[in-house]
Amino acid sequence: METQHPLHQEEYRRLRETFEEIDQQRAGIGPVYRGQDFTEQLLEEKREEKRQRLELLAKEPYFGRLDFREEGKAEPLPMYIGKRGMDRGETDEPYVIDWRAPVASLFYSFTGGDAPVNYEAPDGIIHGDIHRKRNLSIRDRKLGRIVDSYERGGDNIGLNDEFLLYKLGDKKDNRLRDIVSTIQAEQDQIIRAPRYKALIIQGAAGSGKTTVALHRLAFLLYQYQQQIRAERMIIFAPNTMFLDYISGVLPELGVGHVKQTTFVEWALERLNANVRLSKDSSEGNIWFSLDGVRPRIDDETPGRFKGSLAFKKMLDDKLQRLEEHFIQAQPFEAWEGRVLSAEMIREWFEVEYRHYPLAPRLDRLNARINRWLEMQLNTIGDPKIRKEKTKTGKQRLRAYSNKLPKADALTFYQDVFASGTSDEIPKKVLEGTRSYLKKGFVQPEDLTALAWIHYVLNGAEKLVFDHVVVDEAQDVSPFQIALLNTFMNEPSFTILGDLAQGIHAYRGVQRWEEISAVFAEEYPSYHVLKQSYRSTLEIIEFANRILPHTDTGLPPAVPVFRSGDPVDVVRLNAAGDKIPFIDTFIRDNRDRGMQTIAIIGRTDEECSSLHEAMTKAGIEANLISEGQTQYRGGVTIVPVYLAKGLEFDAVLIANANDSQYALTPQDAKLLYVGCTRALHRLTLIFNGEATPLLA
Ligand SMILES: Nc1ncnc2c1ncn2[C@@H]1O[C@H](COP(=O)(O)OP(=O)(O)OP(=O)(O)O)[C@@H](O)[C@H]1O
Repeated sequence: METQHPLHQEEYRRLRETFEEIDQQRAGIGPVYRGQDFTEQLLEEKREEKRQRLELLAKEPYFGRLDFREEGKAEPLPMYIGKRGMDRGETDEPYVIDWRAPVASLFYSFTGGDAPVNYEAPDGIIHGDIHRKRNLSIRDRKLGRIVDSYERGGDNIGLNDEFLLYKLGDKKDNRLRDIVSTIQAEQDQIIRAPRYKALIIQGAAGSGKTTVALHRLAFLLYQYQQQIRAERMIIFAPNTMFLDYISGVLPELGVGHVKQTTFVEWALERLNANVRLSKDSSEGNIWFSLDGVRPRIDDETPGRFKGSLAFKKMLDDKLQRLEEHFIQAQPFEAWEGRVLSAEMIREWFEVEYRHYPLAPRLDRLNARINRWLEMQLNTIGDPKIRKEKTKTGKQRLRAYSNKLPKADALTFYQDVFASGTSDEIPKKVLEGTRSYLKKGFVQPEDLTALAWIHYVLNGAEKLVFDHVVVDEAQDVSPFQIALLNTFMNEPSFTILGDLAQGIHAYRGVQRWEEISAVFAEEYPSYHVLKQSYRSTLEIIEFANRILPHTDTGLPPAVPVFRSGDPVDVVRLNAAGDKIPFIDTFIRDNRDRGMQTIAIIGRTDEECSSLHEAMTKAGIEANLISEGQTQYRGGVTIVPVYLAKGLEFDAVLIANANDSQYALTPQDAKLLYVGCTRALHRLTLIFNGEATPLLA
């Protein structure tokens, strides 16, 4: 038995001691201070931080142990690594090491072998060798599994993955989890990359992109404690339901206050919601419906054109011209004979306020003319006349101000399209956009340009990011990234995505170079994550067969050797067999311990009718539709385009026939997304002909 092994007894002892230490330190913090004394309040903040840290430690003090012998020392010393660090109360010796500390990098970068290792400490490189790497799982104050993945001089073959496989075999609930105990070397490199970089990560489905990005934030906050603030970090994700799904990870890592948003939400905030989004902008209807012709995607597709740096350049030229000829200054006559000259007005606007962006410049000009008017009025001694002139002067000033041009993003944008020619803007983009702009609406694809124009006209209103994460970045445009980059003193980005999942190619990128082109040469750093952790070997190999049809030229994902059930592709004899099949599928998977089960349909309509039929048959499930803000777990019915980013223990692709998934790159990406959502079990059903993508 494990408990009898002397080394394991040592672990029991150490854990007991650790809890004693934690309990002692917690008891020593003292009661919460609620008084008014400022110094005490500051001290209380520190105490509260310690309370929270110890609380986290008390749940799971550590997960790893690394025995490291520093060069020049006789013996290796064990280091215990946890989600948060802790010193021993009496001696101030490090007792549990924070996983983000430089020395802890050894735990992640070490992949076996007896060769010397080193890590970068604040005072320089430290050399040494590793004698043991051990994973420990602790739950409810009890020691569970102990796995040694390396022992110096031992037979280490095949040990490396055991703890990882054990973790990956877990069933999932409705939240993404932290992976501190099993971060892999290639992921660790990204997490610990220097701050001022634009990291661009192409990662296979399930390679841990989202997870890695969140861990990177925790690392940056630790490493650059004095320079980076959580409130000035921001995560952009595709939709609010996805944000809900990932919302558990940062608190688990002890990180709060990082802003998490969608680009649309953020852009509308920038514009003070001064624009109205068109109601029929539903992507499900336009791009993922099977009705009518599926629009072809090229550089003249509205979203692609409006997200391009060429469009930005065009706007910049126009904005510059706007500034040059913004006002044709007219004299302002407050009343008969009392005139503020055009030269004076021009001088104020073009010379004195030159350094302000247009909108505040205009405000200042208006305020200055107003002050001038007040001064003129003050020279009038007779109160009756002054009253009369005040009335005339104010009226005329209002009229004068109204005639000044407006420095407003929407007005400018409307004008770009109203006066634009097909030499500048592709004809179909021009016409389509004009028609809805005239009705006073905009589409999501217009928001980047609008937010950019708003920024040029108004300035940055103190918005500064310390770090920006863009998840699912294949769906994001270069213009969006350029806009975000404006709010940083120096680029500090983690941009992650998978071109093979680029189902929003009508507004996203087709090559990562489109994004790196935004940055000066020294910033972009391109990484590839090929290994996929989410799914079993069988599922990954199955999905890899679809990959070539996506036309992305991406290499197949590399599975971790975690074998499960074969993927089933089942032809149904009659359409009426579907609901009974789904019923059995759900029961069977539940019996086998699967917690999250997804029935993935191709379109919104298909999912709605499935939901209806299932409800009639007494099968309970949550239907996911566009705009949903929460992901509940359990049994879910979801259109494939909304399943991106999520994962489920078992997945059923509800209709894998040739009309739903045709032999096109766009449909291949959809089916690839669908299949790669499954962790443990994947089944596809169809009536009639199976999709040629599986051939
Ligand atoms: N090193 C790791 N140890 C344990 N689990 C991991 C590791 N890396 C990733 N995972 C797990 O793999 C799954 C996929 O991770 P994640 O969702 O972050 O991947 P992704 O690359 O963003 O996927 P997709 O592109 O499909 O959205 C998650 O369940 C995550 O916990």
